[in-house]
Amino acid sequence: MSEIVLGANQYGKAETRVVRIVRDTARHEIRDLNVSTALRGDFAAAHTHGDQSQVLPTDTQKNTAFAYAKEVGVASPEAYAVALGGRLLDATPAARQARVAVEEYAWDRIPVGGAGHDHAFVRRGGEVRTVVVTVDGRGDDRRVRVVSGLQDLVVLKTTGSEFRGFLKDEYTTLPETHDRILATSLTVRWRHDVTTPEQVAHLDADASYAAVRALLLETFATTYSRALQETLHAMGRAVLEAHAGLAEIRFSAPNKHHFLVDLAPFGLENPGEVFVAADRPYGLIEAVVTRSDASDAGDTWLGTPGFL
Ligand SMILES: O=c1[nH]c(=O)c2[nH]c(=O)[nH]c2[nH]1
Repeated sequence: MSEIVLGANQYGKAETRVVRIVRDTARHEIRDLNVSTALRGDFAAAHTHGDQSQVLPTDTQKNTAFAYAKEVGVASPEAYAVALGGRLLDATPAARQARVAVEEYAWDRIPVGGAGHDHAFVRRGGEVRTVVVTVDGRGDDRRVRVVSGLQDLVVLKTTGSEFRGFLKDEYTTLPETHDRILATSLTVRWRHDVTTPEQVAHLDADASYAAVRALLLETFATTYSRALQETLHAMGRAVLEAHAGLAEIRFSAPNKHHFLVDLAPFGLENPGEVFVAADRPYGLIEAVVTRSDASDAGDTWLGTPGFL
């Protein structure tokens, strides 16, 4: 008679979003990791008898990932992963092997005045340039409207951001913060002040796009933020002040929360160095910045999701 037997198994914590900031000097460094750990070995009793005595909880594995980001640091994802895997194996007698997989998201310093900013970063890759036009009328009555934009431009600053003084009620638990990570994935669209195909033909759209993008980044980097709302307004204002040919600009910006990890239970201080990057829920901040005498937008925004 055949028997039913336990086959291959492993267990661990997947996709712990560890963000490590080095802030010993004014020029901060960031390592942004997605860490998955797994233990392999003799965990048969856990499966067949519900015996947890040899099981190092996945919650502990996650805590170790954060604690090691502080204690060992992240000189490289390789060095960090080897240290973490070694620790998990040592802490678990029944384990024969630890597997640690790390994905790293690359951040570049935002260029400001020819140099990279000390604490403001833009995530490499993934960003998309967008264009929406509407065309109305026939023959000499032809009218066009042009909206340029970008989406998924992910930016982050490791200091120079606070959120405090907000309205509180009996459901408010958020602590006030004088120094937090501010991060968002920007979707931005701006409408050119053009109405005819001839005007569009004279537009250097590529140069305009590059200049607006650079100004958005530079303003994000150099403006102290009391809220994402204020930062969006500052970016919109800077763009409209510098580009007379633009009528309005619209933002949709998820607040990509980074929460300070409590390392006190492990006897470690965490002065703004180790964060967990949360993906949901997120604040969603949206705003239109326009000229008071902007040309009529007509139906231009109709059918563009995510915009007011
Ligand atoms: O920049 C922010 N704006 C908010 O409206 C808000 N609300 C919140 O909980 N955190 C933040 N951060």
